[in-house]
Amino acid sequence: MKIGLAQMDIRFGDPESNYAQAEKWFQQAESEQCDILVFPELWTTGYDLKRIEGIADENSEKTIAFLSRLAKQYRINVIGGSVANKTDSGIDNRLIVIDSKGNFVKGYSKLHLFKLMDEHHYLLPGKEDGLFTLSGEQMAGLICYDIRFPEWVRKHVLSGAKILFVSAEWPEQRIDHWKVLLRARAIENQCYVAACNRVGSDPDNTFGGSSLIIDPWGEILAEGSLQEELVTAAVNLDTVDEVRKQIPIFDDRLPDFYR
Ligand SMILES: NC(=O)CCC(=O)C(=O)O
Repeated sequence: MKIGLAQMDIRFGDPESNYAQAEKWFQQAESEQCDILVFPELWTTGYDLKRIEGIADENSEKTIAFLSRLAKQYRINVIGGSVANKTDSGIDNRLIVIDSKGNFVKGYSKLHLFKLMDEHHYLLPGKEDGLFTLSGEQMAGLICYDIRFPEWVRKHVLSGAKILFVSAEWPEQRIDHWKVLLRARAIENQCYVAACNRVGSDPDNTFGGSSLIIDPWGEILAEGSLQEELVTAAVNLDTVDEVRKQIPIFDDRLPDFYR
């Protein structure tokens, strides 16, 4: 299974331009024979939270239709990053999963809102987990700040996820945290982590790229630069079972002591 991370720059508050540049990532992913293409967090709007009410996608309908068409055309599964999702109760930050036949598989709204970037003033937290199944394999989607919450990540792995997909807009100034946290999540959960960050700047932040694909032993299989690029690596889910056999942490856990 080959994963491609679309480490893109995002035009601030300009969904039309961002939709217009999306197809080139599908073309590149197809030419590199990727099975799964991942987009970053809020890839249609960026963090234009002051204007989010006007540019959010009503029930993510436009994004789902757009990604379904391209997923089917290019026969590729898509972790459609996240988008600003407008519902009757407000706006949340929603990751969208579409399979290679164009079927909607899962929506996951970011659980932990990041106050340092004002999310709590504009967005609602999610209410459900990020688990889903693609090609018969259990996986999970998480969004950016979520990776700082190992309990939340663990819950997904205990429910069977063998790959964690992360969509992010992670600023350059904390990029060391990004790398350490992602490797730690892979090592402690003995699973793959495929994490797509953006590059470029918005009026408040410069983003750090360094999208990562990490194996269950914590080895970095692919790492992005600070430029736009498709970051790719092949993963083999048998490795998850092999690593868990070598150091059987899931047999050795003592959850009664963790309460
Ligand atoms: N978009 C985000 O959730 C950013 C999280 C972040 O930068 C962090 O340090 O955590």
